[in-house]
Amino acid sequence: MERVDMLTIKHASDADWPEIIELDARAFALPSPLPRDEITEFRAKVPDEATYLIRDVGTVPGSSTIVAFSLYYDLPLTVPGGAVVDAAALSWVSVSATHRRRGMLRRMIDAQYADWRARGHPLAILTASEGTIYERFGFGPAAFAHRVHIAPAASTFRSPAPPDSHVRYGTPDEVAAHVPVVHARWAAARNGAIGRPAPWWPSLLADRSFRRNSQTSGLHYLLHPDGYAAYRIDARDRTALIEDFVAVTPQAHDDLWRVLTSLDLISSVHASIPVDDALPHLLTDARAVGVVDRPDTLWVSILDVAAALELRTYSDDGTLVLEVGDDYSDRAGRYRLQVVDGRASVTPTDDAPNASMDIAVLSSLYLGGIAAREFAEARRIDVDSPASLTRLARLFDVEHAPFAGTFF
Ligand SMILES: CC(=O)SCCNC(=O)CCNC(=O)[C@H](O)C(C)(C)COP(=O)(O)OP(=O)(O)OC[C@H]1O[C@@H](n2cnc3c(N)ncnc32)[C@H](O)[C@@H]1OP(=O)(O)O
Repeated sequence: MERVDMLTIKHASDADWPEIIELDARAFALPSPLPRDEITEFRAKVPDEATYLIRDVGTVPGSSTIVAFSLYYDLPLTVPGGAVVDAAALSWVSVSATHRRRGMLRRMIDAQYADWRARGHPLAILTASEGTIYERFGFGPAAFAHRVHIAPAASTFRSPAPPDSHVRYGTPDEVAAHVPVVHARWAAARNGAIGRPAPWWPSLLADRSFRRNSQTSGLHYLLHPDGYAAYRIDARDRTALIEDFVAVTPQAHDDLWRVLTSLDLISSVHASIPVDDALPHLLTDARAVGVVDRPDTLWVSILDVAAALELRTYSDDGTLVLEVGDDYSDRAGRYRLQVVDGRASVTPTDDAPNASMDIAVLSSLYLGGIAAREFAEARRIDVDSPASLTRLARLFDVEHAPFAGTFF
């Protein structure tokens, strides 16, 4: 009988895709089969060279089954200061329930990691299904969101409504013309935002019925010249579920929220908003915006420490020697971070460190989503003096909390 060669990782080809979809549908509780158009659009988002699969050939005589799959997208990520980084976005990681805990995930990540480094990605990103899997590979949670339930009856704005807010429901043609453009404007300016390349939009805008249950409406789009919001109504409890909210200006933010909090016959509005969103402070009763959850929405792994640290800007000037630990790869070392006028230069050094931390912790600090002081109090950053911690905290502080805005 032919031996199983679990070490062989291949890229997907046309014939593999029906099986890949089955594997991932089982792993992620997706409906199966997915619509043909959905699969075609999905494949347009990722070249086969960025897919990784492992087949079990011959364990069961005559069988050949895909037992593990993962891929990465090239996604633009906006970092503090406004640079847009080409991030390797790990996704669709699934190992068959029959083959778990035999090192398949690790083998796929090893292969992808080598490819990301060879292609010069400074960062890798992911959205994590569980909180305990990815730290071992150098990823740390880096952006969060507030899941809120908003009570429309209690949502009285402090300022009067303008005579015309310029918010309108969009026709499908208007939505297709407006939404991708406004999203790109927003993503380019927001710390932590993930841009959506052109092939991402057809599936999002198609809003196929498998994305909702029978009691939930299709997406309603509210358009503003500088923003948009997309929501569904769940008829069972008359909740409005906001799936996408983008405002490039404070005016668009306020105008869209005024409409969303005054939808007729709606008992509650559910949304995912930035942790520093101004909405509660616009209302006479901030408690109208009830935070029900604060999930991590983006994990980051710095792949190239010097390149990544030089890509973002800093909130203060100063010099620190950072000692970085890395049990997974070769990122460990001492780095001198010298910031002048908010821009860093990073060089290797043998000087004594001012602050020591694991690569996953540095990755969590990168977008400013977790403050250095929190990790220091958890003894996951060691500093040589209180002044070094103050400098580290000030350097990595950000104007706006990171907000990813896209699940992938
Ligand atoms: C970015 C994304 O796509 S997130 C989505 C991840 N996928 C899912 O959640 C779908 C359902 N789950 C699965 O498909 C699998 O269980 C996976 C992908 C999570 C893990 O795959 P496996 O092949 O079993 O993992 P593998 O055996 O390579 O384990 C690698 C390491 O991760 C650890 N690990 C794996 N799964 C978990 C888990 N759920 N929780 C904690 N640790 C885990 C292992 O103990 C192992 O640790 P070690 O190498 O340091 O000793």
